[in-house]
Amino acid sequence: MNDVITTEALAKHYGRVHAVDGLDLQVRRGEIYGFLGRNGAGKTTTIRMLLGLIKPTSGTVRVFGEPIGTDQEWLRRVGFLVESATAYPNLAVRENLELHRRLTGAAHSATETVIERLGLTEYADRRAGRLSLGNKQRLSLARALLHSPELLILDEPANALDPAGIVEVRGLLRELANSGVTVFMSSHILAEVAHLADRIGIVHDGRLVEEASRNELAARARAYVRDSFTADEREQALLTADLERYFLARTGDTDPKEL
Ligand SMILES: Nc1ncnc2c1ncn2[C@@H]1O[C@H](COP(=O)(O)OP(=O)(O)OP(=O)(O)O)[C@@H](O)[C@H]1O
Repeated sequence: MNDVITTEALAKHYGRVHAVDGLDLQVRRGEIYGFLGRNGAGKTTTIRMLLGLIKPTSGTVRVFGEPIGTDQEWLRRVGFLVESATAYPNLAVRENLELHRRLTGAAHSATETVIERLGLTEYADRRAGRLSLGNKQRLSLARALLHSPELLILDEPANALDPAGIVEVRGLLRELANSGVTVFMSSHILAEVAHLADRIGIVHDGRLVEEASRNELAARARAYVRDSFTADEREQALLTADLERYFLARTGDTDPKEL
């Protein structure tokens, strides 16, 4: 059993709104799966069902090969970040993490390790409520990672991060995947998953409309753009990417080649 997440005909209906509408997903061990869709496509609703926070209208969810049920043991093996960053605003970064460490029974050293890993060292004693949005997001990611989960379920992990932060988080997720952690991440921005995900599933109106490896999807996209856009339009798109690289080169020490 190599699938870490499997859903079959998964659906969630809110009256007439079919937020998720017959979703078959297989996320393999050790891969980074990019779950890509526009606003309202059904990403968060899917993630809520994967975590057992809401009940499907129909269909099944299996995590680590087992249906998610009343036994919450499997949740210990999962790290998650759902919607916007959350933390106790009046507790310091370190205190927030320490609390989570105790709750999850993670090793003593885990708090300092994630503080360093997420670049939060200089903010460790600052109250979470006073952090910038980007650092709040780092704190949420730190909390998701603290107990060394085997599976990370991340809803829009790059939210609020600046381009340099996105590159850093991307490096971190790649490192984790290389060490065997499975990552399921949602996004509405292709660029965010295009350089990172091993496989990409495109969700629209609660259904999977396309699923492919990154290379396959890139090849399909190139063929589509070549056939459907003028040379000028293609040049405009390249200009945006070049400007982003130039911006990174001028404003920090992130290597624009990592983009
Ligand atoms: N509790 C709810 N009651 C009614 N409709 C809901 C509820 N939750 C989600 N929806 C609807 O289901 C659809 C999918 O929402 P969902 O939040 O899963 O999308 P999303 O892909 O995560 O979008 P976003 O990127 O904007 O967060 C939307 O039309 C949304 O309005």
